[in-house]
Amino acid sequence: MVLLDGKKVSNDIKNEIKVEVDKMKANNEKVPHLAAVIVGDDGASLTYVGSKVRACERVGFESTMVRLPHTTSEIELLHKIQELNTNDAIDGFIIQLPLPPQINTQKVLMAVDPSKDVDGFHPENFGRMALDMSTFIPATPFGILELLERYDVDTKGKHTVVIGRSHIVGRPMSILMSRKGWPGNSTVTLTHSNTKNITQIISQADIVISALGVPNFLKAEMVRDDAVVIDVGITRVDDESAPKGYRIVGDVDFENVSKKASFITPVPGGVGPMTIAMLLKNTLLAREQRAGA
Ligand SMILES: Nc1nc(=O)c2c([nH]1)NC[C@@H]1CN(c3ccc(C(=O)N[C@@H](CCC(=O)O)C(=O)O)cc3)C=[N+]21
Repeated sequence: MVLLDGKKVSNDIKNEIKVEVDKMKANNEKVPHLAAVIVGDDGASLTYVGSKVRACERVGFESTMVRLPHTTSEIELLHKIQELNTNDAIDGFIIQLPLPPQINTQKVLMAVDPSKDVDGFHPENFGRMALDMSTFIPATPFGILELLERYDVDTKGKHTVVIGRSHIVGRPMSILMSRKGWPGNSTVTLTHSNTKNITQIISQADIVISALGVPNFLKAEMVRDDAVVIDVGITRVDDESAPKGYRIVGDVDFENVSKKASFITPVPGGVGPMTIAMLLKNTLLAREQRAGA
């Protein structure tokens, strides 16, 4: 079994990005500037945005955190987005999800200028991805592709089973794994809450990508020998003995599944850190494109 060490690879990527930023600084060029908008004060969301801001500092990016109260109206958020769209100092920005119920997420994501949409959530960018055009690939699927590539995982002709059809992970992942090229060229089955015989389908997978958010969903009996197992689940469970009072658990019963898998991502330290590294990569790309334009 080979551990797909997202913590290590994400550090490698951050170091590579820092080299590029140092070159920009040496040439007196503007460095990438990422903004993150967070509405409300959900603990997990604040933690993630905090990690993104710290990662920016680590590689030498500028960053701005925009905090809005949970009572923010859709119009107010749309105005903030217009401001970020037109602010020339900002190269890319993200709207941290989920948003409070009074705000229509799809409407908000469509208001983001596609050239600053480093999350890759705008329909134009999603469409470009599906058509193999250059674009911002959503950070979590992008991070998974990067892990498969850096560990030289063979995906060609393999049966990839994706569990979960979310717009930010499952759906784009299913498209990316079926694209021409590598990592890709896979035969993909996208499973979800209406899938019949899901355990039977998972048992036929060479590559399993679980983005469900149900702790310990994927058991050793469900996966074939030597399967590649990617765990995108991140659920917080209370644990008084843990320093922060909670633990992060994935969808995969790691202890037992790791005995059968050929490659497997841990949680924490797998896909999560990769998500942050690829957001930085997209932001660097956004800066380079704006500098070239
Ligand atoms: N617009 C938007 N873009 C996102 O990319 C986005 C989002 N909204 N909403 C929420 C999800 C979730 N997400 C994570 C990022 C990093 C870790 C991460 O670094 N996880 C650590 C553990 C961190 C901890 O201790 O909580 C790990 O797995 O090792 C996890 C999850 C980005 N998301």
